[in-house]
Amino acid sequence: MTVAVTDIVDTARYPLHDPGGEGWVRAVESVRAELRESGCSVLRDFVAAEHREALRAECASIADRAYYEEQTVNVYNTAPDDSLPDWHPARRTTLRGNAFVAREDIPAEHLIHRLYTDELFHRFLADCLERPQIHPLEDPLAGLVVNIVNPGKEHPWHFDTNEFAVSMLTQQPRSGGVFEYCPHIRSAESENFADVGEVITGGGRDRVRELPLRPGDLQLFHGRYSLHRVSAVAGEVARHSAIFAYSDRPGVVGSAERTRQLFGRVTAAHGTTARTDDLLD
Ligand SMILES: O=C(O)CCC(=O)C(=O)O
Ligand SMILES: [Fe+2]
Repeated sequence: MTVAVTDIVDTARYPLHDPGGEGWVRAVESVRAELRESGCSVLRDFVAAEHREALRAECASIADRAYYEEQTVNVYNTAPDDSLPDWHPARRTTLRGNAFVAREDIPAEHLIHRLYTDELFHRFLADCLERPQIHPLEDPLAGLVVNIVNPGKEHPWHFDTNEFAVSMLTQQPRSGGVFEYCPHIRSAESENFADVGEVITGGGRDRVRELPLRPGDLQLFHGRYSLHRVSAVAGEVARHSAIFAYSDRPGVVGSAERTRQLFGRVTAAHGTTARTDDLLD
């Protein structure tokens, strides 16, 4: 039997079933205030306690479907550019050791998939993010992913391409694997290379916040302006998190090049640029 989304979510705290109601408005106001202050808001225990083990087990059962290929990246995910001066943060590269399970490999009945497509969930998120509407991506791979950080691996410092990120820890490592972020270290007007460079070389710890997360917590985050990472996972248990990607526009699909980097493949939805050869057809 499929469980309704309003049964998965702790609706006593987050009344998804009552858009615009008193509890809804209270929850939304508190998220908005936190996003303004720090670019990050955690909706603690968003998934009701009785569903948290299923949430963990479902994602763990598909973790081996992730695409593993360690890549050398910089914080901006830009191509190497030797013409930049030595001090420039874009010159510093690290190994990105996390791996993503693609949306098409996540069964439709899994809790995270049901949340991802749910209209009340969309409406609630849009309200929290102060947007008229948000839309799931039309991308069969990048729309919803499980981010796997195995023991000994890390998801290094970076900025996101999207202005906002919605994610949920589903499995907690025994130690390490901490989400760390620097609230609004840059803005649309200012890159602030000096501070970014300091943090990615291990300094500037006074700017860094560590975020304790538990499975079932929902996180809203302004990843385009707040530098962030998942520190190296220690112990035997991998860190798993679901990442729900939305856009202000309907119909968004990632570029073929970026898709291939992240998933090792593309689909028909990624268009004709998906070819790997230079033949006419
Ligand atoms: O897994 C997480 O909690 C963070 C993931 C992340 O920063 C990303 O995928 O851009
Ligand atoms: Fe990110």
